Amino acid sequence: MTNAPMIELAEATKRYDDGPPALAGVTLTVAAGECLAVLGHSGSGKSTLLNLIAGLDRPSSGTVTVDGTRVDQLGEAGSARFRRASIGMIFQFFNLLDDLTVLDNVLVPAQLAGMGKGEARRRAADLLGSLGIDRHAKAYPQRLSGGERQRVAVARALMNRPALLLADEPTGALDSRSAADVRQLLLDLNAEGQTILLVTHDVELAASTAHRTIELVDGAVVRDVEHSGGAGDGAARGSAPSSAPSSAPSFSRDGGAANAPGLPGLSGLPGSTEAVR
Ligand SMILES: Nc1ncnc2c1ncn2[C@@H]1O[C@H](COP(=O)(O)OP(=O)(O)OP(=O)(O)O)[C@@H](O)[C@H]1O
Repeated sequence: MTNAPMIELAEATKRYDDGPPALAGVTLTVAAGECLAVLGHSGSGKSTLLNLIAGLDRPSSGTVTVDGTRVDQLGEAGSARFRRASIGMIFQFFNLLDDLTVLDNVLVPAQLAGMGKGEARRRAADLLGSLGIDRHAKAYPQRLSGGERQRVAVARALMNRPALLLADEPTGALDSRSAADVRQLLLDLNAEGQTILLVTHDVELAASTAHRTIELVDGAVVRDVEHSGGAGDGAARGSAPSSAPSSAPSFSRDGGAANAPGLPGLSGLPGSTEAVR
């Protein structure tokens, strides 16, 4: 049985003005359970792609379907609802609310989604526990290290059990140890069935976290490489569940399993099969 795709773009183009398009006719399918990395230099269209998938922006032409919803057809309220229900996002600079405690930050998406208080608190406690940051529940984000803050952001992103986790340079502001920790977290999440789209400049992060990497140049997909990086190598493409795991995920803390190759060029990723488009 084949999984329904989690993300489908068909000839998606985004123009902001009269210049060349920020995204140029991108056709892309991402299976449920897959971890896809999107690489590209600054200005290549990565954020534009992310914004279209999250329904934060609409394509000028083409279609964008995520978890069975045509997000390009949603209005503002519909797209906000869709994000609350189906998308979790983490960012380079965490985007936590500094005047809320860790626990209250994690509870925000549940409150917006109208989850019952008891259920929300149980879910938050589970997530903070599995992410190893429960002792910081009452602290304010500024007291935490970068790696701990990113864990809080991950907990917040997972609160509503999103079908899709979007990670925008999630290790970009972290030292190498915390970055390895967050990379392991993404691997563990993906191993539990979470579909992840990871936007990064970092070839090594892409290689060690994802099963597949696409590269954007001037808004077009110029490479699409499957490789032996991410969790459960290959398993996610055929047999992962079509929605997010329903319980709080369990994470290994030792950061050991990441299969980090040196710093290969994209076509040199281990086990890669490359389709140049
Ligand atoms: N709101 C906007 N209005 C006009 N042009 C935009 C807008 N957003 C992005 N662009 C242009 O679209 C192109 C792609 O930008 P985008 O932000 O998607 O690239 P990126 O790969 O995410 O870059 P970075 O890695 O620096 O974040 C760039 O030429 C950028 O200047």
